[in-house]
Amino acid sequence: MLFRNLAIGLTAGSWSFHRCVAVAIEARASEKKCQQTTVAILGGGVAGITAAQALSNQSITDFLIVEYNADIGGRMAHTSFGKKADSTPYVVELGANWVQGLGTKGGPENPIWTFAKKYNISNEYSNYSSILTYNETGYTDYSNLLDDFENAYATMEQDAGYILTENLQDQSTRTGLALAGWKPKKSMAAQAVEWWEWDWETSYTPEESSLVFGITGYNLTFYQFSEANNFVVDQRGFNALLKGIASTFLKKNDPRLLLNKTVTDIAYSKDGVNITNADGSCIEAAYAICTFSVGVLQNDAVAFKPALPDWKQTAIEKFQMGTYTKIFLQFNETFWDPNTQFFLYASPTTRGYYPVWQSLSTPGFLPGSNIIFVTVVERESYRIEAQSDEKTKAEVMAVLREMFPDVHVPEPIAFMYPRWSLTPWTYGSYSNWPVGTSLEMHQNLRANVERLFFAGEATSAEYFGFLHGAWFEGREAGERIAGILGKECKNGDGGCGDYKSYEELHGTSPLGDYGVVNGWAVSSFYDIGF
Ligand SMILES: Cc1cc2nc3c(=O)[nH]c(=O)nc-3n(C[C@H](O)[C@H](O)[C@H](O)COP(=O)(O)OP(=O)(O)OC[C@H]3O[C@@H](n4cnc5c(N)ncnc54)[C@H](O)[C@@H]3O)c2cc1C
Repeated sequence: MLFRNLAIGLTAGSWSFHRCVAVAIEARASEKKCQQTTVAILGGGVAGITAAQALSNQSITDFLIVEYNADIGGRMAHTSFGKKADSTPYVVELGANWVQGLGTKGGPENPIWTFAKKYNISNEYSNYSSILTYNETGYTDYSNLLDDFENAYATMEQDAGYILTENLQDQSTRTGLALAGWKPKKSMAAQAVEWWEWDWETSYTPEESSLVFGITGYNLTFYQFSEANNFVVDQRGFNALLKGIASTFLKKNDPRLLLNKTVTDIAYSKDGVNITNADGSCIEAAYAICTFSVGVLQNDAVAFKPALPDWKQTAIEKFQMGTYTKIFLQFNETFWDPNTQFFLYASPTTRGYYPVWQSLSTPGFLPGSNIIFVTVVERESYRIEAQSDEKTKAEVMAVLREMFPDVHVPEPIAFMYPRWSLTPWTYGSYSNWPVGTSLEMHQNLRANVERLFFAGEATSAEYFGFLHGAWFEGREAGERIAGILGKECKNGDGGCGDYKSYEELHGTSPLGDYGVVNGWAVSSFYDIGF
């Protein structure tokens, strides 16, 4: 039947038939034709946007940014939550919330702070001294333990500096704390204090975290810039900052920004990088910068062809991807002290069980919002991210009723939390440096493989986990490629072109390694006796 119709068609007008065939063949060919570009930037988070900006600054305008989501920002992500008196929702940050370590007059400044000021991002100083302590019986003052921890921490800082300087074996933070005299053991109050001082920032326990790089990471952000953490409450969302940066080189609906596109395969060689997307489209690039999180890389969400070399894959598997989950509640009243920012809860049985509560209904934040949120990390995150909202809500409400036994704690009018560990474009929140892992091994996480470059918060040796880490690393990858493409090398002593990598790893990295070549641009020795 089909043959008969075709035959009729042929006799009825053979010119139009031939034209149809030609058009069909052409369409198939163009379907297979890949978009060509000089630099493919994989991911439109902070690192991707700053990489593109670095290229633009050097007049390299032939790039494509490929982004999974419908907007730029990546882990700088917000959502609508609850409602105001006029019934419109609030905007709360699901991901990055603080500018951490701002800067001092005349001293170095955190670039995220520079741009927060430039783009008028509303924020408020987080006063970590504004904290009340609780356990299962209600308010119980164990704030003296905060000082005990901080005294031990000061000793531990010096020990870490000694280990680094003398090229000794790294230890766990647990070992460092114990040697400095901090042993919380079965005291749940001490465990809660420790969680607030350590896990809340790193998303991992002291047992799992590197002593040396936990301390250097803290020094480089909070001693180099400043100890202040400013909490963003901008109702445009924190990513208004990134949109501001992007607006300096991307125009509205810029065809170089490919949104809602999921990369599935990356084929790299010494001649270029071919990228295949879930929708069947493809890109042929002279160079590519992959800014996907360690979580994405560890979960094999993208296939590399050929498989990444052992030194690279080992580094990817070695670094930790923490999960940090904020659980938001809105009530019809603020039944907690509206002038206190933080409320620390020590569970009688489980370390890290709904420990840190933060009021947004406080002057400077979202006053009158009746919103409070509680944060959990790591194993508790995995546990609650795998269960229903209803179950989590019941657990959270039971804790609140323990903390405030003398007041009527009503049911929340809004309740919500993200599930970072299950989110396919990040698989977790941010990276952490595991015990006993050298700077050289970290450098392997940064290093390019042929023409495929890597950048993101995790590739920052100095500022891993932070927005500014992603900012510096994106910029460096862009500058290195600009240098290869014949532009002036703006990466200073770090140089342009290939990153250094280490096929053979040693237990520690000598002091001489701590330089720009391995992503260590400034000294990490601050305020300690060296
Ligand atoms: C809950 C939470 C709290 C945080 N709090 C803070 C904080 O207070 N202060 C701070 O400084 N930092 C904080 N961070 C860390 C900070 O958000 C990150 O360091 C930073 O945003 C990472 O930027 P990036 O560009 O390296 O990665 P990303 O933001 O992850 O960007 C990578 C991009 O790649 C895209 N992508 C992934 N897979 C694919 C694919 N297959 N195809 C196409 N695109 C893909 C993603 O959608 C994403 O946009 C927090 C993070 C989280 C999650």
